[in-house]
Amino acid sequence: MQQLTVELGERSYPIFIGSGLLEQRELFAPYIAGKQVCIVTDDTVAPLYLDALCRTLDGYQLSRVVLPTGEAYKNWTTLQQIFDTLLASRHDRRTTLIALGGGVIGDMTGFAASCYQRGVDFIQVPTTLLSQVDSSVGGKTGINHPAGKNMLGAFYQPRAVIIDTASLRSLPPREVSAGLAEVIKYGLIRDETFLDWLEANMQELRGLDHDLVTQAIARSCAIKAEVVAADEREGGVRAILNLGHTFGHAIEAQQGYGQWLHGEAVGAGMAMALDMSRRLGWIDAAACDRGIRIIALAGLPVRPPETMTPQDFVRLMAVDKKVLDGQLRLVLLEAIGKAVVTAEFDTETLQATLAQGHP
Ligand SMILES: NC(=O)c1ccc[n+]([C@@H]2O[C@H](COP(=O)([O-])OP(=O)(O)OC[C@H]3O[C@@H](n4cnc5c(N)ncnc54)[C@H](O)[C@@H]3O)[C@@H](O)[C@H]2O)c1
Ligand SMILES: O=C(O)C(=O)C[C@@H](O)[C@H](O)[C@H](O)COP(=O)(O)O
Ligand SMILES: [Zn+2]
Repeated sequence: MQQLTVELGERSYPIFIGSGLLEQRELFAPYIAGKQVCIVTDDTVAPLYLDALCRTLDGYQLSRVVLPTGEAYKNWTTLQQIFDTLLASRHDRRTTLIALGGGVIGDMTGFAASCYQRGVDFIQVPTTLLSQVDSSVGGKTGINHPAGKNMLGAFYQPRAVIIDTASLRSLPPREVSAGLAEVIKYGLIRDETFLDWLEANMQELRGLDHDLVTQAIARSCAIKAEVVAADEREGGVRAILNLGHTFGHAIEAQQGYGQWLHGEAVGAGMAMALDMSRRLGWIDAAACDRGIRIIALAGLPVRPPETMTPQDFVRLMAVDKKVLDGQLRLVLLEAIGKAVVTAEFDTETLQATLAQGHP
């Protein structure tokens, strides 16, 4: 087992990474303050791992919330089901929520924990590659609004992140590729050597080679932990974790949440960020083409949907959380491995990038 720490003073917490951790009661116990635990999961993950986790936590007063699966349910109505169960089962302020599932479950459970009785503890048990490398770490929680992704939420850190790599065995290939989008993101924004390694091992990673995937998770979590520790609430550098997301979130909202997976939209969005960085002369054509090739190698789209117009992008990107005083800011690349958050681009260049996918 490997252990990392997200260094946030009194809110610091561990990330445990290893196979079979779902069964290790001693990893959970120190982070559960009271007797009451509420496990939140979805109806795809429940038949796979809920019983195992309940056995691990035998002896606690357990409630279970099984939500409908998917991005389309990351909303107020579904969130309400968590509060309904907590109240019906008389959960008090010493309750611990456990998010067992992918990023949708993690984001919603964290948000519920931030609100319930003004805040209770929660633990992340991520079961998709995407949630193991990204969403379970860093404390961004929330839900979608029809007008924009993750528009309602809170920064609220978990007490611990317990990553059982064995849970990836049941993950469909499309979800593996979606997770690899965020892994590639870390290489593009922070670590060219890691990107080289990803390129060399992409087929094995897509095949879920256990040792290589564990290495990819550990390096991804280390980069994320470092960035979050430097800027927990995204006043500055944390925004680099949003590479490709301004374009990607617009794609998710325009297509209808769940049509394009988050990782797929981020894949196409990162290709657009690479394209725009090249058009601005910040990276050369070879670097741009290489970045796009690696995204494609992971089985991800590298172009926006043909049905999406530049006007659709402009409308949806206007609500991006990085917009300040009406000014759009984007994460672009100065070099492979070096991202910047910038408003220093001209409208013509942006339009040229937005028009790429539109025949
Ligand atoms: N908070 C953050 O920092 C952050 C970071 C990245 C993404 N996100 C959010 O995370 C979400 C995407 O997360 P995701 O890709 O995990 O999607 P997801 O939670 O929808 O899970 C993807 C699919 O995999 C299934 N699944 C989960 N674990 C499984 C397993 N072990 N075996 C088989 N099937 C399994 C789920 O039921 C679902 O159908 C988006 O809402 C995105 O906005 C948040
Ligand atoms: O942790 C972060 O910070 C990120 O930006 C990680 C992203 O991968 C993630 O998709 C996040 O939810 C996007 O945040 P948002 O603030 O743009 O909604
Ligand atoms: Zn993301």
